[in-house]
Order: sequence, then C-alpha cells, then structure tokens
Amino acid sequence: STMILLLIIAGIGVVTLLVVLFAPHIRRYAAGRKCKSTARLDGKTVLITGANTGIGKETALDLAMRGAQVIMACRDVEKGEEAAASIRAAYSKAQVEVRELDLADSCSIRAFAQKFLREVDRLHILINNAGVMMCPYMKTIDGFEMHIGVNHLGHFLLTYLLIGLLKRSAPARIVVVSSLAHNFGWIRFHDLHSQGSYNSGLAYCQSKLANVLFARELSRRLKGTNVTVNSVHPGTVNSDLTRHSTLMMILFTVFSTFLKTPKEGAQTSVYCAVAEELQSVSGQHFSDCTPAFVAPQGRSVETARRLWDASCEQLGLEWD
Ligand SMILES: NC(=O)C1=CN([C@@H]2O[C@H](COP(=O)(O)OP(=O)(O)OC[C@H]3O[C@@H](n4cnc5c(N)ncnc54)[C@H](OP(=O)(O)O)[C@@H]3O)[C@@H](O)[C@H]2O)C=CC1
Ligand SMILES: CC1=C(/C=C/C(C)=C/C=C/C(C)=C/C=O)C(C)(C)CCC1
Repeated sequence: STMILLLIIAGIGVVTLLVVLFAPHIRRYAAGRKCKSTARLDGKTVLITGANTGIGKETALDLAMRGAQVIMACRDVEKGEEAAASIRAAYSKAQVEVRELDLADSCSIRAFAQKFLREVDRLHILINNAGVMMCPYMKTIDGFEMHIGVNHLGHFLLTYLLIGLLKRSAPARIVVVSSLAHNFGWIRFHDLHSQGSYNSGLAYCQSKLANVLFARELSRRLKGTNVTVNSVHPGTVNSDLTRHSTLMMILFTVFSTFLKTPKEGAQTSVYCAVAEELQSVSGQHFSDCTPAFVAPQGRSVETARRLWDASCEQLGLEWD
C-alpha cells in the first residue's frame, strides 16, 4: 500500500507539473474564440439585464467601447452604479446608465418597462443575460420557482413589454443567454415550478432549455420584422453564478485556469449583438462565436409553442 500511495503522489506531481508547464496553452485554449467584429454602435441603444457583474458587466463594457448607449438593468442599483463606475474608469467615454429591474417581481419589470418606454425612444439590442443557478428552493414575488421565474418568465415578460420598441427600432437584435446546461433539461409542464419535487440543478437546466425554446419560438414569430433573436452558451465562466453552491464555487476557483474569465465569456453575446454576418440570422444557438448544437428537446417546435402558451398563461398575457 506504501507503493500505491507513492505512485498516487508521483501521479499528482506529474499532472501538476504538466499543468504548470502547459499553463499558457491551456489558458489560450480555455479562453475560447474572441468576437473579431470591429462593428461600431454609435447612436445605438443597448439594454443588458444583470449587468452589474460577470458576463453582463463585461458585455456592457465591450458594447460601450463600441460607442453604444448602454442601459444596465440591475436589481441592486448600488451594485449597478459601482459596475458603471468601473466601466467609466476603464473607458472614460462610456455612455452607461443604471436602471432598477428585479426579474423576480413582475411589478418591478412592468415599472421598469413603463419608465423605459417613456424615457428611451429607441432600443436596438436587448441582451437577456441575468440568471440565477442552483439556489435553494425559492419563489419569486409572483410565486414562480426562482430559476424558471427569473431566467425565463421574467425575461419573457420584459421582452413582451419591449417588443414594440424593438420593432420600431429595427434592425434590432435580441440575445438570450442560455447554456450548454439546456441539454440536461426538460420542460416539466405538469410541474413547471417544481412543487412536486425540487432539484436545483435540474431547475436550472429546465430554465436554460426554456431560454433556447423561447429564442426559437420568438424568432419564428418575428419573421419579416428585421428583429432577430439568437441564444448563446457563453462557455464555463468563472463568475458569481456559482454563489449558491459551495462545491461549485470551490471547483471553479481551483480549476479557474481551465475556465473562461467573464470577459472571455462575454464574447459570444457580443458576437451575436454586433457581427455583420449575423444581420439576418435568427433562431440559432451560438457558442464560442460559432453556431452550436441544440439538444433535440430544444429543437421541438411543439414544445416551444407549448412553453410559449404556458408562459403567457403564467404571466396573464396574450402575446400572439
Ligand atoms: N458562468 C457560467 O459558467 C455560465 C453562465 N451562463 C449564463 O450566463 C448568464 C450570466 O451569468 P454570469 O455572469 O455567469 O453570473 P453572475 O452571477 O456573475 O451574474 C448574474 C447576474 O444576474 C443578476 N440577477 C440575478 N437574479 C436577478 C433578478 N432577480 N433580477 C435581476 N437581475 C438578477 C445578478 O444580479 P446580482 O449580482 O444582484 O445578484 C447578476 O448581475 C446567466 O444567464 C447564466 O445562466 C450560462 C452558462 C455558463
Ligand atoms: C466537472 C468539473 C468541472 C466542470 C464543471 C462544468 C462543466 C460546469 C458547467 C457549468 C455550466 C455550464 C454552468 C452554466 O450554465 C470543473 C469546474 C472544470 C472542475 C473539474 C470538475
């Protein structure tokens, strides 16, 4: 058994040495592709949800550097203002503005949209980025399970309220930040809010599948409007998303060399928002600035329609 122990220690030593030796290569590979477009966004207005940290904040910085007026929709205005200040510190000409939006509260979403529609006359890019992952069982103000409530239904309502403005501002784009995790999800129509049984990982996967299905169904309904909508997997990104899972937090910290930084994670959102070649591309899924695989349950037209109807019913909307 001493021999085995020595072999294990030697093995760990060799792996560590290899990782250290190849660290720059590993890092370059983990970083993924960059958005190569140099498109400018002068005179364009962008709205990003959950822009106070992580991928959203880096997306805001990138688009602000392209000249856009960026509205950062955050549930905590103080945190939002800190992020806006750091964006201005990185790029002094940044036109960034923070507005309050809590996607776990339909009254907040409606109040946000009402004020937005009164005060902002154009919206060219909407990035549905905010998200929550693996939280303990929690409900939104409206009584929705937190993952489906914030990640899907909150953004569904927000998009519904802003769609007229997006159409009037066409050409316009909607980017839905989903995840590879959609592969492991299915829509539990019989128990959308996990009241029967709750698994935080599966609830997250369900909500990310809902993101893919929403993007595809909305794209179908927006045909001919010059408003496109695509979904994105940003990569595995070392952000605050793991805040509800100590294990994930430790794993992400220990293996951070193998993960994307938030700036690297923002590249595919930026790509979908600005790339010239995507001008009329809609209903697609992207990862690493490239078209990506969508799970069969994400390609089902029937499931997408059913989710659309269920979402309208949950929110008391009629959106045809
Ligand atoms: N990180 C990763 O590996 C991956 C991330 N994604 C997706 O990327 C997106 C961005 O995540 P990421 O940057 O990593 O995570 P972060 O946790 O760093 O950022 C999430 C953002 O969403 C906001 N948010 C959460 N709940 C609400 C709410 N009720 N109302 C308004 N805003 C809210 C957070 O605000 P606050 O700080 O106030 O909580 C924060 O700004 C998410 O949709 C996530 O699912 C997909 C695949 C992998
Ligand atoms: C298994 C494993 C890892 C992979 C984690 C992954 C792949 C997480 C994916 C998260 C996603 C996709 C979240 C958002 O949607 C690490 C951390 C590299 C460490 C080594 C063990």
